[in-house]
Amino acid sequence: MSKQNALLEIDNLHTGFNIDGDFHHAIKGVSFDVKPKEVVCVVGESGCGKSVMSLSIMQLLPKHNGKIDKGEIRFNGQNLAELSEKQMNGIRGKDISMIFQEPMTALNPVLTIGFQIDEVLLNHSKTSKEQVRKKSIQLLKDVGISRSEQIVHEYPHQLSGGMRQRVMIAMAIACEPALLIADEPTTALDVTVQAQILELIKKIQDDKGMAVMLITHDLGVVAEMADRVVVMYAGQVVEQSDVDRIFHDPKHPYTQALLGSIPKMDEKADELNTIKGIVPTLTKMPKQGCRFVDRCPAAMPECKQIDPQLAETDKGHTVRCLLYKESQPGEKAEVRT
Ligand SMILES: Nc1ncnc2c1ncn2[C@@H]1O[C@H](COP(=O)(O)OP(=O)(O)OP(=O)(O)O)[C@@H](O)[C@H]1O
Repeated sequence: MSKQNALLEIDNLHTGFNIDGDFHHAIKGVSFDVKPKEVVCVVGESGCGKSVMSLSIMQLLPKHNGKIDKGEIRFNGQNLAELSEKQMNGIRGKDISMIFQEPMTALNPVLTIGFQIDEVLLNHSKTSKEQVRKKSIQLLKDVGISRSEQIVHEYPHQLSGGMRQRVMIAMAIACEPALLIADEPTTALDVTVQAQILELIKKIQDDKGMAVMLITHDLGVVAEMADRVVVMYAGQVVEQSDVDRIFHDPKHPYTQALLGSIPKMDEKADELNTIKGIVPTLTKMPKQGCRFVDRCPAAMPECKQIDPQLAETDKGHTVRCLLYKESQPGEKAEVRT
């Protein structure tokens, strides 16, 4: 059933891959939503399932071994998993757009920048080629590319990484989508360009009233951009709240550890805190109990046996950890003593 006000609703999503004849879940029971005009940051270390989730939303999982086997992804109330490829093509780029970490892999190296932006516009409208080219040039100007009349005739390799990411953003916003999914959009860029690209995404989000789902492992980016934060660990949501509470009152030991690993100004390089261990791979995922148990400083014996469920510790703040007693719907979770 569709919730009021949600643009995107991910409901009990299970996505997995066939690996050596067995099916392993990379996403196991993920639920959260994105409201119109909201910036939701999905955060977690490498291997937590952030990209698999965005590929699930876009219905772009590798066909040979990946599939959604349970749950729903509703966009404006419509379950995307039930749509045909043709229907999904009508939504991708028009209603939901995506920008990737490395624009070079998303841009076609043998086609000019102008041709590639024109294509997006032509796919979703019946305007003339001349009008489309005018719009492409304007879009490049909107994303801060001043020589846009020349750039339309150039190829991706002739541009810097930052410029290529601006081109990707121009393509993504060409049809004014209601939702932009940005998967680590600044990771491949140097720090100054990162800041400019984030500022640009924020400005466009404000100007166009677009919702953004921003995937990142960088909590600095989260602090800068997010209204709400979804913390993922090993294919599950472990904590979800508004950005202030995530930074000032983190509940889950994993969120606390992520925050603790942000370098501080007065810290020496050899004192940097890192989270010991790594995210388990799909074939090594614990069969029961908490998936963070082996790395958790607060682990208790029962954490290996009991699967923690999401508990609401405060309105709109949910945590998946046995430290917080499960609550009944509408009741606040208690901290276990
Ligand atoms: N095509 C695939 N076949 C098998 N396993 C896969 C495939 N794609 C992803 N996985 C596995 O799914 C898990 C989640 O991967 P995912 O790429 O979503 O992580 P992530 O959080 O986005 O990490 P990163 O920030 O490094 O991209 C990982 O264990 C990964 O190895």
